[in-house]
Amino acid sequence: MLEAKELTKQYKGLRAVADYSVRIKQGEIRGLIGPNGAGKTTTFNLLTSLVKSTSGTIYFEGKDITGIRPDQIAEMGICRTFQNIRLFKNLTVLENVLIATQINKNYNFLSVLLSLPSFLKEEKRLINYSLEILETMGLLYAKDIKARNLPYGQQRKLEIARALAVKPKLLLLDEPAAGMNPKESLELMELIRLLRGKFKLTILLIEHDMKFVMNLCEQIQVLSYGMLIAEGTAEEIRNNPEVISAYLGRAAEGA
Ligand SMILES: Nc1ncnc2c1ncn2[C@@H]1O[C@H](COP(=O)(O)OP(=O)(O)OP(=O)(O)O)[C@@H](O)[C@H]1O
Repeated sequence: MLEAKELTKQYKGLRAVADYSVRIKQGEIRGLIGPNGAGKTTTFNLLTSLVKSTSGTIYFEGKDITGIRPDQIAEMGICRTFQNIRLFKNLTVLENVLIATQINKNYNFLSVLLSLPSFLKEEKRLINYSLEILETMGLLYAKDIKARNLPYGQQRKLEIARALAVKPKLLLLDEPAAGMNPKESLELMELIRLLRGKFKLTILLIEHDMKFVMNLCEQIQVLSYGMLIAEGTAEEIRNNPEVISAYLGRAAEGA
């Protein structure tokens, strides 16, 4: 589904990501971990074209998508959430999802202007689809609440709901469990498994919560100082001395 070959991002004197490669199969849940500043978010930014790579190639479903615009990436089926929540805080939960569905809209300007039946029908379809997503995410109860009034953990779930509204094939989640309590993050783990089946998703996620990553991801990659230092199952990663020393080294630096 996704293949990146030797992606590199150079910022003046710093290589934020160096020769990152990955191959992700359809339906897989893949984890990307590493100490603070290892290059995880930059990797997401490269894969979604938010940041232009210095070198390297990205293929999605066999097509070379290197350097295409972020909106084209979304239209092709790659969507993401952000580490710092990006919601329309003054809009309701339903409106937040509804706006995200607009990428899949099936009506033209004239039908909107004249409120033609085709527009009204399409609008109803998108509302129903948004409600279905909210129900799956356990957020239906909050559909009329302003996003800013949702508890933090629920705002994170709303971010995922917005990404789902774009009908992604590949979903990139940047620290989905950040700020969640252990019960919430356990529930989120189950929910992500359910979403993969229900929406036929392939998932790549960044997460600092090791229990979350180890339990959820079939394969895990580890970055340190922009370089891929390990790749394997949770068991292999847990016992990899290079991974342990990368984390301990950063801890000793106070990172
Ligand atoms: N726009 C930029 N200009 C210069 N340096 C940058 C820029 N963006 C990121 N960096 C640097 O690139 C490195 C990787 O940053 P990145 O945010 O990708 O790490 P990360 O693994 O996601 O970290 P964290 O776990 O703290 O979110 C860091 O040293 C960071 O300071």
